[in-house]
Amino acid sequence: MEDRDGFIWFDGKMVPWREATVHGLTHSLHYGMGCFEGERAYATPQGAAIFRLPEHTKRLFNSAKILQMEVPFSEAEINAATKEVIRVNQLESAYIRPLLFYGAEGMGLSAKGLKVHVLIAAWSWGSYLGQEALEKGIRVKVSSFNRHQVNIHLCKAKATGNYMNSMLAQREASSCGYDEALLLDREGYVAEGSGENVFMVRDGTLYTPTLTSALEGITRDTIMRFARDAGIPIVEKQLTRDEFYIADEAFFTGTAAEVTPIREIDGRIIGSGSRGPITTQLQSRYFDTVAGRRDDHPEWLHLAG
Ligand SMILES: Cc1[nH+]cc(COP(=O)(O)O)c(CN[C@@H](CCC(=O)O)C(=O)O)c1O
Repeated sequence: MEDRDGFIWFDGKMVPWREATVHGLTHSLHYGMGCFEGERAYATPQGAAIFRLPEHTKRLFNSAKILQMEVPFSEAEINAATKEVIRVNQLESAYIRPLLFYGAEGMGLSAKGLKVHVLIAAWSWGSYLGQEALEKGIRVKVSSFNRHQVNIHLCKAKATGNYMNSMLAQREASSCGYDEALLLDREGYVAEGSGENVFMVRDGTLYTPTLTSALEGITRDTIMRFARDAGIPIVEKQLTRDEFYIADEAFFTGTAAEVTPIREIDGRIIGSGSRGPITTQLQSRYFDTVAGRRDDHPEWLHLAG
């Protein structure tokens, strides 16, 4: 990732990509406290548009508040900088990574005297789990790792340190021949994927776990609005792994994952073993919206140019 042309917005300045570096004693490297966002810009007929940018920036600031990290810029400045990163790098579509982290101003567990640094990078990134996955679906393993207990890691913060749990789960699933992990909460109910929220469909009703230890996904919110618009009943409740096993359909949602069907969980084929009709309907609506092929949510598309 480090050796490429382009620019990264770093602490208020546009910096050549290869020069966007930090010292080895950068506090967040050692202790894992920082927060970030994952956003996407899509090519639309009017140009590159960042999907629900203000909502992502709001969540970044909420994460910082939860972690008591003082952001040295306003939400408006971060939104403007994000658009500038897309323009300066001449990206038609992109994955965008804003990051807040503590610098090398000190060591030890106290944040006293530490400075919050901000960077925003963007690059072309195709479908997170592969193009085929969007059509055919993926194989998922229920992880041996639980999702965080809500007073161990603060789950409404998209905190960097929370993702060690995600990495361990994803790596275990992959080493067992699966594409992604599904994590249960401390009580054993389904929480979310390593980097996604999760849905299932049964008898025409859309189900998703109550958030508790899951991240408040923006894609989750988008899909639930689409389902409401389409008159699909939605139930948010505690869901067990075997409710997913006998579901008619299941899928992940996330900025990186977009809407990825799940065709198998722990060796159980989900429904027909391929992308189901409601998943297809919601996925198509999602891709039509982000690409500007529909005009029912113009407030969600933020042109970079
Ligand atoms: C744990 C988790 N849960 C749910 C979501 C979905 O949230 P939203 O993107 O607002 O719909 C994400 C986003 N995961 C980001 C990071 C992925 C990565 O590999 O890094 C993403 O999708 O960008 C999560 O990381």
